[in-house]
Amino acid sequence: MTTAAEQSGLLVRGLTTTFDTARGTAIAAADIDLDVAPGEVVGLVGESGSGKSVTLRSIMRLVREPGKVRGRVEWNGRDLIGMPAEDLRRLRGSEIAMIFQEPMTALNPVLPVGLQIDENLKAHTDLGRKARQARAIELMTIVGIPSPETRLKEYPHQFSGGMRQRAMIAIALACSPKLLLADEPTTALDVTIQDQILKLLLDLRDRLQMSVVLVTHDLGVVAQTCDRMAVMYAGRIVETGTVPEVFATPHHPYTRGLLGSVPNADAPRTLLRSIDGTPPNLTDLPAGCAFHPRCAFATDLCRRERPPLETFGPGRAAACFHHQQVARAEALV
Ligand SMILES: Nc1ncnc2c1ncn2[C@@H]1O[C@H](COP(=O)(O)OP(=O)(O)OP(=O)(O)O)[C@@H](O)[C@H]1O
Ligand code: NI
Repeated sequence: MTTAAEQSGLLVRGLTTTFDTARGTAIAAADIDLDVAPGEVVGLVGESGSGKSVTLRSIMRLVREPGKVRGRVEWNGRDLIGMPAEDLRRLRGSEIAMIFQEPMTALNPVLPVGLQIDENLKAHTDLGRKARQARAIELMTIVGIPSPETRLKEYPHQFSGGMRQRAMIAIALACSPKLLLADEPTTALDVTIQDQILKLLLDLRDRLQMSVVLVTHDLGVVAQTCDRMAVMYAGRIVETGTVPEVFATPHHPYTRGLLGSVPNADAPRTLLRSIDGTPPNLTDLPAGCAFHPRCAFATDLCRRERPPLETFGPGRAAACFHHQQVARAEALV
């Protein structure tokens, strides 16, 4: 039994999100287990459509109809799934913040950026007007927006893409969150800005003991930023482990494919490799292991039965019947 006192950080168990569509039920996130300790950064990777954003949105209870979410999500021992909507709203934007993939969807187009920061500060802190303004300027400075005094008065459309992303991050971080769910926070930004923002995240992680779930396509970002990683395929986590361990010895053929035959954690910007074949249709998954049609290691067993996520070391797990063989195998290409 875990008690609230023992369990600090984020705990996700059996999180499953389905969408009823005309073509059947799509299982976008299936039986997700995830732990993020205070001060820990966990990377979530996988190809487009593997369920990364749905997982983040499900944790925050931001999935809309026709989506259905089941499972357990606890933050510092508090149940986020069962909690009254009003309590959850209070947690969002105070203890918990989210950075979305597309900044425009998170920014209010009719309010100046400074006012949006101010509203968050007003809602979630006891700061007076002067102190809030000082804090807003400080946040704009931290995320690297020049002339913050002037820019606070401007609207989102007056910001360039990169500045908008920074503004969204300033708004998200306006309340010193303890948990940050970041969905590709630096995608589409140039490398210098990416590095600054990632540095800021790590800085806040250190200062606030903030827990972070970071969705990214960029292995360089994972290598530089994350402590642990979880690899998703067709809505499921298929491998987890510390970043050095997964990079050095991937145990799932899909992870192996993503990392490439010679994973190089030192390469500053290495995008996930695209692997042969296409991801399965979520309303009509292959029998057995969803990855088997694309897998060089597949056997009859894989075509028949779905491999469970098997723990094989501290914090290490893989959903593959042949993971020991995969880990030992020579490079395929
Ligand atoms: N509102 C919805 N209705 C039906 N299906 C949905 C809905 N939202 C998401 N899905 C399904 O969930 C799957 C996972 O989507 P998700 O956005 O989580 O992928 P992702 O891993 O974040 O991909 P990307 O890297 O492109 O952002 C999609 O393939 C889609 O089929
Ligand atoms: Ni996404």
